[in-house]
Amino acid sequence: MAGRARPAARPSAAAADQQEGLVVGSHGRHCVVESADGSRRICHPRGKKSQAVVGDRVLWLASQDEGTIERVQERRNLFYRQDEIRTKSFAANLDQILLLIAAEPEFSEQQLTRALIAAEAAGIRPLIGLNKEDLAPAFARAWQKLAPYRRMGYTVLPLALTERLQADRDLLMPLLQGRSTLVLGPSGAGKSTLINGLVPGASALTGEISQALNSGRHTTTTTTWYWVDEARQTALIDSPGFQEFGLHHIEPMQLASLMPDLAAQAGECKFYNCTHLHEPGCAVLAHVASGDAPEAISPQRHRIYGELFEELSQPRY
Ligand SMILES: Nc1nc2c(ncn2[C@@H]2O[C@H](COP(=O)(O)OP(=O)(O)OP(=O)(O)O)[C@@H](O)[C@H]2O)c(=O)[nH]1
Ligand SMILES: [Zn+2]
Repeated sequence: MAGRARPAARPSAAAADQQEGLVVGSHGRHCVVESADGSRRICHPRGKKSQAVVGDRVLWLASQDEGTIERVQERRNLFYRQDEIRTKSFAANLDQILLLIAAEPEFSEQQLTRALIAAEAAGIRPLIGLNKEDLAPAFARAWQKLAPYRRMGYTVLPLALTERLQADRDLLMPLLQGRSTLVLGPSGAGKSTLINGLVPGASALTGEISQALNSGRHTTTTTTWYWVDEARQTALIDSPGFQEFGLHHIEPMQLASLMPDLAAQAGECKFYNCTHLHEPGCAVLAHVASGDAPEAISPQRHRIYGELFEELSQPRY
């Protein structure tokens, strides 16, 4: 800001010693924090307030060879899921989410839709990668199943990570460059193949972080941040948890606005508080149709909408 500066308040000794860092790994309440010079150390939260997640910018204070997190800086966004009981954070300050699914094992359209809705709710751009193009008949079926998603504007990338890694990297890198991307997907879709292919030494790094956080015990970290480039501009974040994607932070009446194909029609319904399930004059219901019409809402999408609406309408405890 221009103008006359107010004399800065003298920072307390502790505040002066605080350093900035990025949370690159987390397990339970403990995290690994990376400093600007690339060095990493384990940090513990101070009290309940400073609960940090991967992707958080934090102020931390050294205490012997570990540290305490003094403050979590304001987040640009937070991607999380919520079941009846608890909230589970994936990561903060994301630029986009890459949902990696595959021709085989067959993906669940409901799981995909849940993740897309959560991304829309957090204001984070989702990309879809469909892996295993070499498994031709299964891939063709899966590609067709994704037609409604392409139609509603999502980018769907055909991949074959074990067959043509270099070409897939060339396809992905322009989309990933300079951004932090959370990679999510069901087991077996190729998440490890993707991360190991794009981040040399990723598996060794994961081992190091897990070991540091668990003092050698055999558990993996919940979420890990990887730099793709040496300049540390492009990041992939690996996180489990695609399978149980609770959306309890979303109101049922908000759902349609988070599903682009439904949202495109919802403004035209006769009743402003239309649930798009049974009302007369519902523009969403009027567009439910199989086929490739540009504004068609696929029957499966509408069915999933109905199931989620019902689920989110259950009384909460
Ligand atoms: N045919 C084919 N197989 C692939 C391709 N990409 C990955 N796979 C195989 O699919 C299997 C699962 O790949 P992973 O990378 O381990 O999948 P993941 O998503 O990390 O799975 P989890 O470790 O269970 O979470 C492995 O046997 C891979 O070799 C591909 O493009 N084509
Ligand atoms: Zn309606």
